[in-house]
Amino acid sequence: MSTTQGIISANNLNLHYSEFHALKNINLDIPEKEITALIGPSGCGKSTFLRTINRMNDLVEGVKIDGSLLYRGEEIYRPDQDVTLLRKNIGMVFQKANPFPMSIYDNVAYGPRTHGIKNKAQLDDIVEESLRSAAIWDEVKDRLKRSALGVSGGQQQRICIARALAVKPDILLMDESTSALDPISTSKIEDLALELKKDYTIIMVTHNMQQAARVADKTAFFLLGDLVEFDDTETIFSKPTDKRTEDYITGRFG
Ligand SMILES: Nc1ncnc2c1ncn2[C@@H]1O[C@H](COP(=O)(O)OP(=O)(O)OP(=O)(O)O)[C@@H](O)[C@H]1O
Repeated sequence: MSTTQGIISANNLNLHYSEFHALKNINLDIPEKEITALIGPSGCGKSTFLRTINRMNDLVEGVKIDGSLLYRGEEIYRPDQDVTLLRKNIGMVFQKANPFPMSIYDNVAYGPRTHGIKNKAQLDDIVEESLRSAAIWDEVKDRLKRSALGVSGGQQQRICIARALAVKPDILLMDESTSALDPISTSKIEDLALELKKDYTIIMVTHNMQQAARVADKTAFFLLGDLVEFDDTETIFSKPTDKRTEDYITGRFG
């Protein structure tokens, strides 16, 4: 495993939901411009970890975090952190596509407008570029003014990816972003993730081990709040070091 500091670096990171210890002394370095998959049985802390990265847990009552979590060497939880800027840099796509009830164009232009871009030509360019990057431009270019809710689930999810890309993030967090999709839409999003890693760092939670094996460069296996093993995906799936990882990937539990 590389010893260089990752774009995201957790050092003795702990998270409690009130008395419940959901993340236990997590140490890992996530490499830049690669895909990292977080796997493990239900309730092991994958989503909790993903959400600590862009401070989505801030709104949950009773959350206590200690230890260190760095984004490009800076503490994500430092008191003067600009959380809006952090979330611009670290975008997120959720399990269920959640386009806003507005046009496809306005969905994608939403973030840039919020960040002060008003110029129509500039917005047009951003919308086109983002939809192209999300591999959905050709399917929607003739209906940009129509509701984003009027397209298929797989298309909605790619619109949500375009919306996340429109503010030019550095990292894209994907929380089971294909679990509600059919195999063809899933495969489109997997291909898209492989394309996007040229420009972005992607961290994805997935229940689908084949998906992790297909797309991820690195895989982290969580169990009961512990990070059991983190390594090259190939190593995790072919010769894991820990017996618990082996049991999980061979389907003996979870
Ligand atoms: N808001 C919350 N308040 C209290 N406990 C929570 C909260 N969110 C999650 N937990 C608990 O923390 C643990 C980890 O949950 P988390 O959602 O991170 O797991 P996960 O590995 O992503 O699971 P799944 O694969 O089912 O989504 C679970 O035991 C869960 O019940």
